[in-house]
Amino acid sequence: MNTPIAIIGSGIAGLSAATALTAAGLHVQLFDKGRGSGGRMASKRSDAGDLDLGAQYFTARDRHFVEAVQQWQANGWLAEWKPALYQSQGGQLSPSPDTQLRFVGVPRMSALTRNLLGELPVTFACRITEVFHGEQHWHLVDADGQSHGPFSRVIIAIPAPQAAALLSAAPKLAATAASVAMDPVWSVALAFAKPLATPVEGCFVQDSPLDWLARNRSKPGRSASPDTWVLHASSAWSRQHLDLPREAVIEQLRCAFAELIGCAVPEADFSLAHRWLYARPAQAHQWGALADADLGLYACGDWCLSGRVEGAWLSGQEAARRLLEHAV
Ligand SMILES: Cc1cc2nc3c(=O)[nH]c(=O)nc-3n(C[C@H](O)[C@H](O)[C@H](O)COP(=O)(O)OP(=O)(O)OC[C@H]3O[C@@H](n4cnc5c(N)ncnc54)[C@H](O)[C@@H]3O)c2cc1C
Ligand SMILES: NC(=O)C1=CC=CN([C@@H]2O[C@H](COP(=O)(O)OP(=O)(O)OC[C@H]3O[C@@H](n4cnc5c(N)ncnc54)[C@H](OP(=O)(O)O)[C@@H]3O)[C@@H](O)[C@H]2O)C1
Repeated sequence: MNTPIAIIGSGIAGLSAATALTAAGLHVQLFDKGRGSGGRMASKRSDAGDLDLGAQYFTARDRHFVEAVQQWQANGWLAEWKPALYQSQGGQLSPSPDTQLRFVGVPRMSALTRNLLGELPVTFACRITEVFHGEQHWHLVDADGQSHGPFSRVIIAIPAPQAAALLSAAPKLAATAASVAMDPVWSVALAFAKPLATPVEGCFVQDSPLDWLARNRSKPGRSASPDTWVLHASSAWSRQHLDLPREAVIEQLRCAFAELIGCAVPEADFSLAHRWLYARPAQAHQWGALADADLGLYACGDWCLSGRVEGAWLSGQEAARRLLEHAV
């Protein structure tokens, strides 16, 4: 077991597997096509400050995840977010407080995955395009044609449609991953130098192109100025407007926001749009993780469970557990 284990994807699922395997004394090598870790929990640095364009917050219901969250909170990587919650239905905005605990990375969402990554070996800006087994070991090939390896085992921790393409060595796993539909989401950030005159800090939206909006400065550790908002379009709207130019997406979602928020919304001083092609699985599954233990090939990610941060972390734990179970 001196030969390292390759983990493709440094989102929360890949990092969950990596930390569990490292804790068990194994060596891992992570690969990510992005410039940093976090995947859909990444935060974007912008002229309006750090923006959480993907995951907005997360909840913890599973006992093991609750324990991990408590530890991360004690480390100062997370804090509870207690927004003034609203809902908008049929154009009617109303307060919608609840008692649910919600967590965010501090000072930005990506703090959690950056801290989990720590000093683990990772190669960024490296899109893996092929995973194959040689005579004895696994090898990876990246988009530049460069080979990486040897590896004793491979864990693929990326969205299902992308995972399917890398799982050809295990056709059953590839077919399972290929059966998972994932929905897109357009995410827009708007920043206003003068704060908007509304008490809303988070809002679940129905009957609109939007399905969620959040006020960045209400999250712990964020800067108060400018007044930055993150708007998420519904998956239905996002699918219908998948190829709309960014400027048009910003304008249409800004208008939807102005219609529901109940106060004057001037032109934004800063705006950006990001398209998440594989934002969330269309439905939840109960697979935990996919494994061909004899081959030494594993797949994990939010799509194996709940389609949320918690599901992704649990799936990474399950992939590591199954690998360790077979390794002993
Ligand atoms: C807009 C949006 C809002 C969300 N809101 C919430 C929320 O409020 N609460 C919640 O719990 N969840 C939310 N989610 C879902 C949550 O973000 C995901 O469930 C979770 O982050 C998925 O983690 P993952 O590790 O499975 O996948 P990812 O985070 O997608 O990580 C996969 C990683 O693999 C890399 N990768 C992909 N292909 C390759 C390749 N070929 N080679 C190398 N690297 C590759 C990617 O760059 C990425 O870093 C949201 C998601 C989105 C998009
Ligand atoms: N946009 C994306 O791509 C997403 C991908 C994956 C998850 N997404 C959203 O993440 C949120 C996390 O879900 P969960 O951890 O279960 O959080 P909850 O806060 O419990 O929300 C679940 C769900 O319940 C409704 N809801 C919860 N609290 C309230 C409230 N106070 N008032 C009104 N409604 C509430 C809400 O569902 P609706 O269908 O009513 O909008 C929440 O979505 C979660 O927001 C996922 O959508 C995004």
